[in-house]
This record gives sequence, structure tokens and C-alpha cells, in this order.
Amino acid sequence: MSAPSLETVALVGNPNAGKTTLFNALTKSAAHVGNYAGVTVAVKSGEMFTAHGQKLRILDLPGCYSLRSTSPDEKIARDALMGELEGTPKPDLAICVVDASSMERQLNLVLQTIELGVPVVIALNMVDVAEKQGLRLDPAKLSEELNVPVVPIQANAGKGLVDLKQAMSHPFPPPAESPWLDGAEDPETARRDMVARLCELAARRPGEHQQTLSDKLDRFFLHPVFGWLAFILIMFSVFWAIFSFAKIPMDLISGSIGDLAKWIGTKMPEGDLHSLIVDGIIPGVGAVVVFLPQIVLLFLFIGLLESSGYMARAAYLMDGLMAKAGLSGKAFLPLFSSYACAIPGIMATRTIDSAKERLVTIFVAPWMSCSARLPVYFLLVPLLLDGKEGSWKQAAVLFGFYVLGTLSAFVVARVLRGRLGPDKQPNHFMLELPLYRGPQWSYIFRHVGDRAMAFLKKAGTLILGISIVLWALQTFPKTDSEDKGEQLAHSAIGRVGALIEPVVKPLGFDGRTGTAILTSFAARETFNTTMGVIFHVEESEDEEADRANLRDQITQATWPDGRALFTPLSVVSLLVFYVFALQCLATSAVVARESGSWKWAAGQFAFMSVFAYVASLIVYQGGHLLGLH
Ligand SMILES: Nc1nc2c(ncn2[C@@H]2O[C@H](COP(=O)(O)OP(=O)(O)OP(=O)(O)O)[C@@H](O)[C@H]2O)c(=O)[nH]1
Ligand SMILES: [Mg+2]
Repeated sequence: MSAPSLETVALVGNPNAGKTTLFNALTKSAAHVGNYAGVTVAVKSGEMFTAHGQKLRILDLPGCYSLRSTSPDEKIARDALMGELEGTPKPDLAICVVDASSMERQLNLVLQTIELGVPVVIALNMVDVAEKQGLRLDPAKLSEELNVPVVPIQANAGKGLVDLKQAMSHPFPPPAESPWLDGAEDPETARRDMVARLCELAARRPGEHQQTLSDKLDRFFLHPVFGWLAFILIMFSVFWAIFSFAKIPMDLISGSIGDLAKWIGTKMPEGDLHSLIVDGIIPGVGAVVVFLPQIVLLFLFIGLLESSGYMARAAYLMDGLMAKAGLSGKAFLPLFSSYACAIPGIMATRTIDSAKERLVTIFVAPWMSCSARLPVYFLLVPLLLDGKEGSWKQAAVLFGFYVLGTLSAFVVARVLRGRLGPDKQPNHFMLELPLYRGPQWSYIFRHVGDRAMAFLKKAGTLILGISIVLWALQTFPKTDSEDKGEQLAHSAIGRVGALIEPVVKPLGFDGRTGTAILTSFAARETFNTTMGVIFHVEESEDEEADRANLRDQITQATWPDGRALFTPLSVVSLLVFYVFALQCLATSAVVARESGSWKWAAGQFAFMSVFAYVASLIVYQGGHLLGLH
């Protein structure tokens, strides 16, 4: 029975000290770690057994620099320690996770935790890094000075965990005193003096400053000119690699889907069920699933950038640009995570102290092109270029659409930030540059695996359901006509298309594309599903045609008068629409929760939808005036 009396141990420490790594090692779980500050923004709980078989509850807290902070994630950490956080019991023991290589900055929090009167054990982490820097650590001295147990560990290699578990066994050490406060007028100064003394005694720096490899790399990656060139080159290579490496597995998947459809086609008798599977489910789900390789590659590259430590350098470079948008460097990581998915990105804004800046960041986060847009981009971008043109050109176009979303987000952030007025709270951005590290493959693979599973799960549930509904909508009501085009026009979906057409025609789309846009307000990938279902039927008169390749089918689509439906101009207009439209119910729900107001979420939705429409209109009509087509 999970008794409520289960004793609770909280992991406290500065951001990036290795708390989650330790949490995972102790509880054998796989919470997300990353080599930059602010990865954990909510309290995570797990269970473990001590050396004596005693069961403990472990809490992984968000990193914080002090216990008086104003940003939501640091407040969560403080409240959890004080037992003031709803749903989490007051910890019976706090393990202060300290990065041994930067004790000067990290011990302050340890002192504050001791002052709270909670029993404390110090886990002196990253001893490997400290050693490489030539630091001479003296854990015994530190323990003696503070009167709390100190255990040197290396969390990512599982070293020292046995000793740590021993220190966590019952009875817990008694709360330590805080003699540094005795007779002190200003606790802040008293703590600073104490930290200096402790470092002098227990963490002696080598005589001369050694230039580490990280220092050397940083001279290049943080260089005002070369740093930016490297940044652009790295990002561009990621896009290029996604386009070129994904090609082989993608052809394989789309080939198998085609074969499957053909095989079922020959095995099953004609009829509605046959049609449901061959014309509804397979093209509908298939149009999304073929992009699995791109999703996997995107998350693989994000994982590599995160764990190597490069992400923190990118934040450093972007700091100046962020300031121009009225945001601080703290907004960079939330915005960057939004390229994967806006939801964790919006959650990560909890690291931002300023409430107003946080709102603005939440507002613009969905314009960082998320991975759900990738299937749409990958379907459409190649239509702009001749299929044979190199993948670097396609990568350049894709890069361009990412830049468009990002720059527009910065402009809107600036305007909005200006309107919200100045901030009362102080806002300090302290960017730590962690050391460069080799990739941690096991975490990366697990994370990529999770993402791939989530993507497939969505395809197997939401997308599957929508495919079935779409198939029904275009099969019923039935006509007697043999002509597929007539049947489509007569069907429910054809009627919806006819209704929508006047609205989307000024943007260069017909009713079928309009229907696909409409359905993608549930989730963006549904665009492909709808296109897959509608255009599959349209073109399948020709039984010899390669049914699997949706792109070939939509290149051949025409208006009733025979003009091509997808011209470069209408494709650009469509892509622009997808860059800006907020088509994700889950994001809106998270925005409402994190901003604490439905109005904010609704306003964001309305703004982005109208913006997308107008931007697309300007592109299409403007292009026409310029004689483009
Ligand atoms: N070299 C070395 N790296 C470590 C050690 N422990 C953790 N790391 C790495 O340090 C980085 C940060 O680890 P996390 O566990 O995410 O840190 P955190 O304290 O949870 O950070 P926040 O959630 O941002 O507060 C990761 O890249 C870890 O793999 C260690 O003992 N030695
Ligand atoms: Mg963490």
C-alpha cells in the first residue's frame, strides 16, 4: 500500500546541476535531461528503495538559484521545499545537488536550504568535470564546515550512488545549524562570505587558469562573426540532412503503403468496406505516416544539439536579437523548444521571471514552426521546385519558411511587449554556459523513440478517426453516377467544399484544399489526411497510377477550366497560411492554463487565424498583380 507516511526526499539545486540525471538514476525513470538550464519546470515524483529496503518518494524540483525568486519554476521549487505546494508532502530530507565545478555559484542555495531547517545531504555532482579542471575537492572538509553529509557522485555514470543511498537511509541526519547567520546584519553578505570561505577550504582552484577545450570551442562558437556563420551553417545542415537522409526510408514507407493498398485491393470484394480501407484509411493515415523519418531525424538533431551544450551557446548568440524583440535571453529556450512542439515550449516559459514577458513569449511561441507542420511542409515544398532539384534547394526553401515564422514572431513580440508596459519585477537573466559534452545516446534514443511513438499513436487514433469520417463524408450521400468527380460534388464533403470555396478562392485555393484547411484546425497534419482522401478518389480512375504518391496526384489536379490547381504562387500562399495559422487545440488548452485566462488563448487563436488569412491573401493577390502565377 502506498502509505501517505512514505518519507519524501527532494532534489534541490541550481539549474543544470544534474538533478534530473540523479533522479533518473535513483528511480530508474527516464525524465527529460538536457545540457542547458531550465529543462525541468514542474515537480516530478518517483520512488526508490534505500540500501536497507526502505521505500522513499523522490521529488525532482526545477532548478533555482535562490529560494526567494519570482519566476514560476523557482517558486515551485521553494514551495515544494516548504511543504506549501499542493499535492506534494513536505520533504523530510533535501538532497542538495551541487555541480562541483562551480561551487562558488551553487553553495548559496545550499546555505538557504539549511536555513529552512530541513535535514540536508549534499550530493557533490560532476566530480569528473571538477577533476578535469584541476580542482582539488575536499568533501570531508565541506561536510565538517556545514555539519551535513557530503557525498561525491557522478550522476550520469551512476558513480557514488551506493554511498548516497547509504546517506539517505534512516535515521535522516538532524537539521543543521546556520552559524553564519549569527550576529550577521545582512544575511546575503553573510552567505556570500561563507561561500567564499567554503570554496577556499574545500574546492581549491589550480594556480593558473587552464584553457579547457570548451573555452577554445567557445572562442569560435561565440565569436560575433564566425559564431553566427556557424549557427546558420549548423541550422541549415540540420534541414538539409532531414531532407536528404529521410528520402530512402520515406520511399520505403510510401512504397509499402502502396503495396498494401494494392494487395488489399485484390483480396477484398468491391464494396463500401473495400472502399473505406483503400480510399479512406490507407491514403488518409498513409499521408501522415510517410513523414515519420523526418520527425525522427528532427528530434535526433534537437537531441544532439541539446546534449552537446551547443543549445546554450545558441541562446547566448540570440540574446542580443531577443533584446531587440523586447524579450530577454530567458525566452530563447522556450521559443527554441517550440520548434519541436509548442506545448513543452509554452511550459518552459515558467523559467521567465517577468510575468509580462512570459505572456508575450507564450503568445508568439506557436509561430516557431513546430514538428506537426513538417508533414505539410514536406508535402508542399517539393511542389515549388522541380522534383529533381537538389535537396539543398528544398532545404533552403524550408529554412526560409522557418525564418519567416520566427522573424514575424519577434516583430509581434516587440509590438505586444511595448503595449503591455514596463515591468515592476526585476528580471535577471543569468546564462550559464555548460561545458561541451559528448552526446548521451541512450537518452537521445529514448527521447526520439518516445516522439516517434507519440507521432504514430496520433496517426493510429486521431488521424485514423478523421480518415474514417472523411471517407464517410465523401461517400455519402451517394449518386447513381459512375463518375467519381460527380460523386464527390454530390457528397457531404463536396458540398462543404462548395460552401468554403468563395472564402478561400482569393487565397488561390479551391474548395477541396479549403476543406483540407478546415479539417486541419483540429490538428495540422490532418491537412495531408484530407488531401490524401479527397485526391485519392479523384485520380484513382486510372488504376495504373501510383496510388501511393499523393504529391503526384495533387500536381495533376486542376480547376474545372483545366488550369493547374497548384501553381508555385498558390503553393507559397498555402505554405504561408500554415506558417501563421494556429491549428492545434492542445496548444490553445495549454496556453489557457499557463496564462491563466481563456481570453488570452482565444485572442491568440483569433489573431493568428486572421493574420494567416491576410498574409496568404497578400501573397496570392500581390503575386498576381506582379504577374506571377
Ligand atoms: N560530466 C558529467 N555530466 C553530468 C553529470 N551529471 C549530470 N550530467 C549532465 O549534466 C546535464 C544536466 O543534467 P540535468 O539532470 O538535466 O540537470 P538538472 O539539474 O535536472 O537541470 P534543470 O532541470 O535544468 O534544473 C546533462 O547533460 C547531464 O547528462 C556528471 O556527474 N558528470
Ligand atoms: Mg532537471
